[in-house]
Amino acid sequence: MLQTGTPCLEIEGLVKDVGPIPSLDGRMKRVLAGVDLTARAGEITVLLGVNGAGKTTTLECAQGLQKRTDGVVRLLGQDPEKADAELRARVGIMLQEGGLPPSARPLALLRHVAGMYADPQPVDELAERLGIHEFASTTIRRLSGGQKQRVALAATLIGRPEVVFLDEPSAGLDPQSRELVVELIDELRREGLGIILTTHLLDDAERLADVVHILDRGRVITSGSVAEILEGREGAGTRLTLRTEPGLPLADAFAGRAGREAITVTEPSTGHYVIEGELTSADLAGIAQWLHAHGIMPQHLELGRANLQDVFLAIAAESAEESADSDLEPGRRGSRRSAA
Ligand SMILES: Nc1ncnc2c1ncn2[C@@H]1O[C@H](COP(=O)(O)OP(=O)(O)OP(=O)(O)O)[C@@H](O)[C@H]1O
Repeated sequence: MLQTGTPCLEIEGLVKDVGPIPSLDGRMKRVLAGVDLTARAGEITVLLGVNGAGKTTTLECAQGLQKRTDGVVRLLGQDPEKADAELRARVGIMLQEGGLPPSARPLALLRHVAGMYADPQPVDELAERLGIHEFASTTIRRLSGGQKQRVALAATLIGRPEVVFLDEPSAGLDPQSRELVVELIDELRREGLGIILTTHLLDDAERLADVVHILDRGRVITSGSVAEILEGREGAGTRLTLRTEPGLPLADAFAGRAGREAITVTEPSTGHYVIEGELTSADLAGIAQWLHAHGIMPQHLELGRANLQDVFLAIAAESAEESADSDLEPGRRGSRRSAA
């Protein structure tokens, strides 16, 4: 097992072209345009990005399942495209679709997989842990998506890998199974495994991630711990959200008050207001007085801090806007921030 903090995956300038693509007049499509990232043992590295951002392609190039067009990838210090049996045995891969044989039965399949390793985990213990015993002898084709997901995760872990790749491990799981999977992943980190995962579930990402990389159109545009990413966001700080009648000039509550110029008031959807900045109790009193003076009682009022979901949605909206711009005017792209 690697020492905690040692790089287990290093990616530099990873480029992947696919094609030729008929809709591009037979040209190649660049799906990764220079991805850089490092994942370390004893840490959970999370890749986030909207659909099509390049997360799965990055993972598959890192695993040696897809050949890269350019760049350097070192998995446990070796080029994954030249992986030998010894390297493969140290890596666990859970693919998005699971890749499980439909006619196999979960427990028999796990015993078969365990037989391929010199020192596998005890099958029954792992199956118990993931609640697989409940459907141990049902054929895989008859399992629900969440049940297949748990079998796939068990198969990934059975050989005691040092690095695991998990592509959306909690997708499609009910809340209880999702909790099980989150706890298991957390435990794997404590055991010192290097874990690289993708997810669309941002609260899981926020709970688990040591380092987050946000991908957008084949590039890493933001990296860092969740705290660093939140700090790097313009306007991050306290936020007050309220729901009430639409079109109110709520910014008037701060007008003329010295030092409150940095506070922003937006109405992202009808009647839903977001007030952001380093809000003080005087600001809260100001808003309450303004609402009172106008005879308005909000239906909902909440004080909190921006979270990963807010940052992600803002980045996704920015990206969609830039894509629309670049469709109209090729070559026009805004600069992006990085918290790392
Ligand atoms: N062989 C291929 N031919 C054409 N396009 C491809 C090919 N492989 C990947 N792509 C495109 O590359 C982009 C990145 O795909 P990828 O699956 O890596 O994204 P992702 O971030 O994992 O998305 P999701 O969240 O939907 O799983 C997508 O636009 C996808 O359609």
